[in-house]
Amino acid sequence: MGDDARQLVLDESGDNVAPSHLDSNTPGASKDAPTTHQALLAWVQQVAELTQPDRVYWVDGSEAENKRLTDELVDAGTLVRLNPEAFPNSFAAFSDPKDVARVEEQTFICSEEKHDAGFTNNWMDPSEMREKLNGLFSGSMRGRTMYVIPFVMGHLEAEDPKFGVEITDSAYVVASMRIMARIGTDVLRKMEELDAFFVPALHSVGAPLAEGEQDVAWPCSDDKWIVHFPEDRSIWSYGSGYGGNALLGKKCYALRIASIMARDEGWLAEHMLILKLTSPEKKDYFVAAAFPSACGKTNLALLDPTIEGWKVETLGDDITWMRFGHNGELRATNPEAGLFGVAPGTGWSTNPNAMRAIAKGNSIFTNVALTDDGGVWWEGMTDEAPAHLTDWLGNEWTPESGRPAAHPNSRFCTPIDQIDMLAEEYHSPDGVPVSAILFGGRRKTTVPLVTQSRDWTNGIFMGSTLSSETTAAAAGQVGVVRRDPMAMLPFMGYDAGDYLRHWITLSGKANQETLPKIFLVNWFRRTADGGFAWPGFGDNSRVLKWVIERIEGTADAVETPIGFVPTGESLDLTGMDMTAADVEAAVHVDPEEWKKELAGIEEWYARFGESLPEDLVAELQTLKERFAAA
Ligand SMILES: Nc1nc2c(ncn2[C@@H]2O[C@H](COP(=O)(O)OP(=O)(O)OP(=O)(O)O)[C@@H](O)[C@H]2O)c(=O)[nH]1
Ligand SMILES: O=C([O-])CC(=O)C(=O)O
Ligand SMILES: [Mn+2]
Repeated sequence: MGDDARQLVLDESGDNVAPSHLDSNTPGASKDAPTTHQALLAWVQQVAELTQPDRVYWVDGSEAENKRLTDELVDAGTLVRLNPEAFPNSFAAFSDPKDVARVEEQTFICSEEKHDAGFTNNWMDPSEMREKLNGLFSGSMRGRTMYVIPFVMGHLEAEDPKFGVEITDSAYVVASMRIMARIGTDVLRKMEELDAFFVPALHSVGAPLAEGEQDVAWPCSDDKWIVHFPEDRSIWSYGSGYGGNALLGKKCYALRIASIMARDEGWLAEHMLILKLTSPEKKDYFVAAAFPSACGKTNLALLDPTIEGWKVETLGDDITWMRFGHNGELRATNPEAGLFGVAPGTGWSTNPNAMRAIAKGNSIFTNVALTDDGGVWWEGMTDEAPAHLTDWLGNEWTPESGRPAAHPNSRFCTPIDQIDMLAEEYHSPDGVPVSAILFGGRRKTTVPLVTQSRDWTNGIFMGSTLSSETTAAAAGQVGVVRRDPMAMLPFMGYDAGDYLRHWITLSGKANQETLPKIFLVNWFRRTADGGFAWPGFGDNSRVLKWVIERIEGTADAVETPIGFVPTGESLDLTGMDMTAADVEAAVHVDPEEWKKELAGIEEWYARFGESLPEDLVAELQTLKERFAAA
């Protein structure tokens, strides 16, 4: 089938026209659709019949299409076009105030057997859930356009490309997916060529329009459901337009569904950044790091080192797929094509690389504040706030207002290739060999700045007991300490104990010589006076340097019951006003604090029941013995 087939659903002016089945009520959308992929045709047909959209539109991913869609979104009031001189081809969106983050309480893994979802996931019987969703989606796209977005997570040239098709009734989702993933005609052609399996990912904002009813700028529903069916690897998302709930290639596919594929196929889908570090000796190292949402992945991935001679480049800032290569080394790729970054705290002084990428334009900002000259602003972008803004709720704002101008979970969505420091290896489908894995959380106390695990299994133990204070990235209370294994708590698509066992068995088959070294980090520890014990951001390059020197066997460390921490002198403090004593405080392992921590870990492990791997039970036992002996 030629490329012009697409024209069958467009009239001459490029506007959408209804496919025939919507006129005639007889199944026939397939005859006009621009694909020969039979399973896709059947699914699109089925969804159109269920959701009853006014028209069906196949997304080609072109510039012209994007221009048309963003123009329409501006006319509809969903997007505000920003000042093109400062922010070319960029837009701001403002969500419904009740639709600003992922909704973990409403996120479900509906496996056939409840125990396959595990204790960390919400579960409902799949047939019950299907019935519920069929009810919700029935007619849910009335009055709207149904967009069909073919996409691939990872490289189209990968050995086994991971395809998906998102059907959505939100053009904002189409414009955002175009930034976050590889989408459109090329993907569709490849799917046809391979007659490939694809993850059917169905999304509706859940706000059908009655005849003549005026739309709102951000349609959504109070009733939100983010549902995954592991056995048929499908996704149904209802009621929300927010990133992690609606851009289904991201958390729903590239983590939850992909973690299930990875379990079955022998690889790992992780909530990690990947960076490339080049030493003054011009040796390259690749580091992956898992931190919970809003805990510093994007910032570390785009780090500007404050030490001479070390260079950092980026491969990814949120999701990493890893598999053991032919030589047994762990190789990592980033399946995404864009950044969906937390805006607040991203500024010229903390993250100039992100700021430069954003300044190139082609970005969508959500729930940030608007400046009077058509730009955007958020807390932390500049040291001084502008004298006047329009806040994310559309209200007048001045520095005296006493409330944030941007929502704490406001986001920028920017193409990854706009990052000047993007590593060339980003483009390689084979990925990069990982030398170190960092697990990190946001903890005011207890957890040292950096700790090296004793060995791989001890590192998995660190990952499995990772904890962090909750953030605004998910709806709910902020600042509560919760366990977040490998930063995957909200993203494991199956039983948490099985997930940890998968890490252990998979690596057991790998080349033990080249297994990455595992470290635990905490940029968020506080001192007695309430300030940060470590300045973080660019200075985290000093911790990375120590990590590399530990791998090379050249940096000193002190052994503690939990692992190895830097000596006061072993962290490079050149040019800082920190002392060795400050470092010692930042890495201190306090027995009293750890007594509480051990109790917390025991409580956490108890929740796994039978499914906790034996090796980790043994790790906890050894840790308790080490503290008892200390
Ligand atoms: N104190 C301190 N804050 C940091 C550091 N790195 C990041 N932050 C802050 O943490 C918040 C979130 O950082 P991000 O890098 O966007 O976090 P993320 O893990 O990519 O978040 P998600 O996109 O939700 O997965 C921002 O407000 C940052 O300013 C650090 O080293 N020290
Ligand atoms: O998924 C989202 O909405 C944003 C994100 O990166 C996270 O929460 O980890
Ligand atoms: Mn994230």
